[in-house]
Amino acid sequence: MTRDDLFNTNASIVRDLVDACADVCPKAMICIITNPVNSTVPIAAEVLKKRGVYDPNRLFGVTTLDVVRANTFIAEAKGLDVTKVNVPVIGGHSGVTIIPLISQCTPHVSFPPDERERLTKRIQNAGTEVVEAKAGAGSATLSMAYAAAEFATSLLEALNGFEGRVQCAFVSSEETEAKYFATPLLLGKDGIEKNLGMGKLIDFEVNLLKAAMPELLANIKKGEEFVEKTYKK
Ligand SMILES: NC(=O)C1=CN([C@@H]2O[C@H](COP(=O)(O)OP(=O)(O)OC[C@H]3O[C@@H](n4cnc5c(N)ncnc54)[C@H](O)[C@@H]3O)[C@@H](O)[C@H]2O)C=CC1
Ligand SMILES: O=C([O-])CC(=O)C(=O)O
Repeated sequence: MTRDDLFNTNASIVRDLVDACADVCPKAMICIITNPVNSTVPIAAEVLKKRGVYDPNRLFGVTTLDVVRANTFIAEAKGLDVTKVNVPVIGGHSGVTIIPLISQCTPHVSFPPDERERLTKRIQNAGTEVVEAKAGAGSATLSMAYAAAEFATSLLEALNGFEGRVQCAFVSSEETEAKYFATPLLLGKDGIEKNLGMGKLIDFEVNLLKAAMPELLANIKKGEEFVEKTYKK
C-alpha cells in the first residue's frame, strides 16, 4: 500500500465511524488513535461539525504513547523509576511535530545539549523505527494498546468524578496558530475541563515548536480537505 492509499483508507475509516457516532452516540468521548492522528482528528471534527454535534471538549487524538516513550527513555538515561517520571509531550503525533518538553520533566532532570537533542530525536522517531522494523506487519501495537489503556482509564476516572486526572492529547486548541495541538489537559466530567497549556519553553523547545509548525499545519489542512472532498450525506 502506498502512503496515499494508507491515508485514504485510514481517513475513510475514521470519517465513517465518526459519522456513525454522530447518529448513535453524539455525546460520546471520541478518542482517536488511528494514524495520521494529526489529520484524523481534524477529519473527525469536520464530520461532527457537518452533523451539528461537534463538542471540542469531547474529541481527543491519543498521543499518550509519546509520553510513555519520553518517560521510559529519560528514566533509563537517569536510572529513575519510570512510574515516577512524567514528561509532557506537546504538538502532534508524527516525527518533528512530536515535542517533548524535557525541561518540564518531573522530577527535574538536566542533560548536556547533545544528549538532550539525541533523546528528543529518539522520542520523535520511535514510532517510525518500529514501523520500519516490522516492515509491513503493523506498528508498535502492544505499546499503543498500553498507552490507549492509560489514556482511556484516566478519562473514564475523570468522567466518574475522580479529580486531578491530567493527560496530554491532541485536541482543538488556541495555544498556537495550529487549530489542533497537544498539551496537558485536566480531564473532568465533560471531557476537557481545562487546557493546561504548554508552560514556559526553553530556547531549544521553542525551536522544536517552530520546526513542527509547517508539518502540523499541512497535516491539519490535509484532514480538513479530505472531508471537504469526500464527505457525502
Ligand atoms: N496514536 C498512536 O500512538 C499509535 C497509532 N497507531 C495506529 O494505529 C492503527 C493500527 O495499528 P496496528 O494495530 O499496528 O496495525 P495493524 O496493521 O496490525 O492492524 C490494522 C488492522 O486494521 C484492519 N483493517 C484494515 N482495513 C480495514 C477496514 N477498511 N475496516 C476495518 N478494519 C480494517 C486490518 O485487518 C488489521 O487487523 C494504525 O493506524 C497505526 O498507525 C499505531 C501505533 C501508535
Ligand atoms: O506510524 C505509526 O503507525 C506508529 C506510531 O504512530 C507510533 O508508534 O507512535
